Amino acid sequence: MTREGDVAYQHLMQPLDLGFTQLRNRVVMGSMHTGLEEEKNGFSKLAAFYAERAKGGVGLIITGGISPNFRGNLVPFGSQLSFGWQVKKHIQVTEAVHAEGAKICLQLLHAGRYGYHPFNVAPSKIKSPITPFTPSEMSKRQINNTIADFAKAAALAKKAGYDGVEIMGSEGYLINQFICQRTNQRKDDWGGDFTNRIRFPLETIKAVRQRCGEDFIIVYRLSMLDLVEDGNSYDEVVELAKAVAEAGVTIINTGIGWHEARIPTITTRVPRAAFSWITERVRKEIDIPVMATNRINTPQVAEDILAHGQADMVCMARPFLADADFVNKAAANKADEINTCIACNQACLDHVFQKKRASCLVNPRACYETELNFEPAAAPKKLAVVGAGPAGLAFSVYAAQRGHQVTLFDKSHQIGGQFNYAKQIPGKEEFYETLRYFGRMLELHHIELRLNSEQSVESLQQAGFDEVILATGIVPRPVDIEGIDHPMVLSYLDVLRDHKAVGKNVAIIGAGGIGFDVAEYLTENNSLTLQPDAWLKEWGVDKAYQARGALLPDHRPEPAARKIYLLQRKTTKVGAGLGKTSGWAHRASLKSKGVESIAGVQYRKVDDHGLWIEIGGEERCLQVDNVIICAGQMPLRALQAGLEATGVPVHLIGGADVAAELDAKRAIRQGAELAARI
Ligand SMILES: Cc1cc2nc3c(=O)[nH]c(=O)nc-3n(C[C@H](O)[C@H](O)[C@H](O)COP(=O)(O)O)c2cc1C
Ligand code: SF4
Repeated sequence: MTREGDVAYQHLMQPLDLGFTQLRNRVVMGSMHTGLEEEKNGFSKLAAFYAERAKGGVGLIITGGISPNFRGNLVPFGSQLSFGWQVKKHIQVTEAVHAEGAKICLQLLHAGRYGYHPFNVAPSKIKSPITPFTPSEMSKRQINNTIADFAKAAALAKKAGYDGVEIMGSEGYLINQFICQRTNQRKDDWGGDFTNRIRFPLETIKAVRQRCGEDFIIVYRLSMLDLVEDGNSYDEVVELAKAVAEAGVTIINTGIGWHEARIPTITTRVPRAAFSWITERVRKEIDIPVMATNRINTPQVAEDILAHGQADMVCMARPFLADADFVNKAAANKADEINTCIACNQACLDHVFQKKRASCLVNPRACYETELNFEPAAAPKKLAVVGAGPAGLAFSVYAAQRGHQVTLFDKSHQIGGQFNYAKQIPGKEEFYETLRYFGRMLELHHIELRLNSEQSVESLQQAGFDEVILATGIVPRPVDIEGIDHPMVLSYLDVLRDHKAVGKNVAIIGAGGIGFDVAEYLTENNSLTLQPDAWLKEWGVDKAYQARGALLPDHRPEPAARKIYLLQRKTTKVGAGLGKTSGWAHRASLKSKGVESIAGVQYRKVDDHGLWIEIGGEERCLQVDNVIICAGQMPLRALQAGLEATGVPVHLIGGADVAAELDAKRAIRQGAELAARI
């Protein structure tokens, strides 16, 4: 712990001398492709995005992946650096970052067989399980040209003012595809034994070094855990690390898991710093600086990694979407003011996968730095906010930041609304951080918080507010099934809020986000979030690293003590509406615990035998002790009509506006956007 009078997070804040250049601290903003790279005039927005992070104190920024040639694009016509005329837009970024005292490296990423287009190429003609396009096998000429393209792109990056490049060698992209037998079955000099398979990354590094000279940072992102069958062995990882250092790399960054791996590596369920042990092991084998990555989201977690000698630098990606000022706040010993990344992926990776601009659930300004701003209000107003859930909290903080006088009411004894239920779900404990952050912001912006305070039209009218913001949230939607009043029937609030006893056999009606959360809650007796080793074991990661790819052979997860049926009316795949980048992990987690998901269910009745359902015309009784209703919500707008009748302007935000599903991302953004214009 940092004590008063100490230099806050002294390991983290220590400069790093690379010989030809110095980094002002050990904090690196990890690579994130935001989608701005492909937008019209996106680079000026990108410059503002990176400049804010540089101003916020980060030592080194690594840009999102940019392809060195056309075939290496992740998506058709993705962002590429191959020609002199493309340099100009990058100069905006490097100048903006340098003006704020940080260094910046451009990431060079060739997608190989992950390219989501018919022009993709790979060492061998083997389709990836996550793309529909079979790659064509690279000819020797194509291989040599691709190496030259990497070198040319690096030279253009140098010309644009970048301090270096990161060569993306992990996560299953082209370079990784050369290194592993799984994807490289060539019989020529570029395949076969390990020496041949690592020829491509080594030649690429040497070409970049030769073209860009000695005073240029080359980071190599090295896959330390492939987490796929036929991935590298530990000895091969070490051999590769030594070889890339020898070939001219300045810093090694950690890469964890191919994208096709079936083990989550960045979702909220992954414990903090769950993979720093492998960085520590590899670091002992080499002499150049090494960065730890993945799920490092607070200054203390980062500091501990450095203090325990697990890495020389800490690379955090999403935490810089959540808070641009992460480093300055840590340095000023104000970690409690940091807006913490909760690893939900909902507004960042999920957006990128939907070809939308990345942002952040807890910080809707991320990637909207030039568009969403909270300028001082021309005429400050006296505002009432009713409901201290995510929408009400976000509105209050941003409106107060603009100078409005805000009173925030909630009838409960605590802030947070539905977040208070979410934070109890195993793996969603990070929601505590969001509530800690908002709580601190309420204090900092002198927002009058009135808890245990039920408001009426009259009370609000008498207080003389200029405008009222209703963020009153939702109530669970009742369902119309015979026997719904049976004592075995509970709502999700009975379970998550009131902690009512639940039996050994359970049917959950509704398989949306809440149905999944309740299932997770009921399959766990305690949370694994803070126990990385238990989590690694649960998912079959071999920490001893005796097997290739670090996968435990014949891994069988333990089923849960409860029998749970997760049911939905719709005939689509259960959980189809969950986030693109984390839904599969939720489904896999529940399946491994024996949860039975059933789609296309007609609910008939509840009686002493259990829940009667019909599937495909066949009637069946699920003999359960409890039926838990997670079948959606209805908006709570009781005050709206009465207030409007008084003539006071009323705004609905969050669940009170649209309650189709509990959607914190939408709620927070809506609160922020209203605050920016009110
Ligand atoms: C929106 C988004 C885009 C990303 N794009 C890249 C990328 O272009 N190249 C890359 O190496 N990693 C990329 N990543 C992965 C991050 O660099 C990082 O490994 C991952 O987010 C885990 O670290 P974190 O927990 O600190 O976020 C991306 C992550 C996000 C959230
Ligand atoms: S959207 Fe979620 S995961 Fe992504 S940066 Fe924000 S809090 Fe982190």
